[in-house]
Amino acid sequence: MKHKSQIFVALDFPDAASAWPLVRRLNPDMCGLKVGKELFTSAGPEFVKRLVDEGFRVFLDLKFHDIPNTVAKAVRAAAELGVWMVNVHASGGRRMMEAARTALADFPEPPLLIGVTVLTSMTADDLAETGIAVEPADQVQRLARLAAVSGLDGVVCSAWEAEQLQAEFGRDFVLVTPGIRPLGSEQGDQRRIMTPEQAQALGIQVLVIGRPITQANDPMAALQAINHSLTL
Ligand SMILES: O=c1ccn([C@@H]2O[C@H](COP(=O)(O)O)[C@@H](O)[C@H]2O)c(=O)[nH]1
Repeated sequence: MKHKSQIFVALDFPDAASAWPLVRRLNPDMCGLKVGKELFTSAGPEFVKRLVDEGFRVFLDLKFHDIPNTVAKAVRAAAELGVWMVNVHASGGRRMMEAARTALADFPEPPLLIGVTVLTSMTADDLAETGIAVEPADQVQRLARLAAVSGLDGVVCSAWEAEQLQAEFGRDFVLVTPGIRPLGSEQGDQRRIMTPEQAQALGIQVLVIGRPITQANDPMAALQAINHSLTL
């Protein structure tokens, strides 16, 4: 990918007014921006459009998971906002993902369509409680296969699964990895984590980082330090 930073800052803020002070200090070369459920629910599509208009690559992280018709229409609505990437839960199944793919067919520059595999907050025990008694890596692989045959551009996974996915799907299959934690930052609710430098060394295309930047005493300095560490 030709963009300057692989970092996508997760704008997990309660509303637009809380997010803007940081956004105003950023520029599109420093990072992409991820809008998730909290901010989208309060700030809505207008906020997303504003970020797009300011030239940011926007990852709309709403993890759609519904019947095929509903997901297809939601994905189209996301594409109409001009976002760079949108995602659906791969566990929604092949017909759901194919419907999402088809829904983007007539966009000249569709957003990347990405399937969420196993959330980076989950362990084998968490999976087992949902009735899936396998290691996260195995479930990630299974869902990534389904995403690939459904025509998706890549998956959300943890950096720990990157090597096995690259070996099977090649480097054009986009890997998006949250659970990125610079050394010394708090793990919080994340479980399958890796540092930005280790993730970059694996050739992962998109590194999603939220709290280690947004909750830092100086978010700009935190982002700059990570970007700098990735250019060394
Ligand atoms: O498996 C997943 C999928 C999405 N996320 C999202 O990424 C960010 C991570 O934020 P941090 O503060 O760096 O933990 C957050 O918006 C999640 O909703 C994820 O963490 N894991």
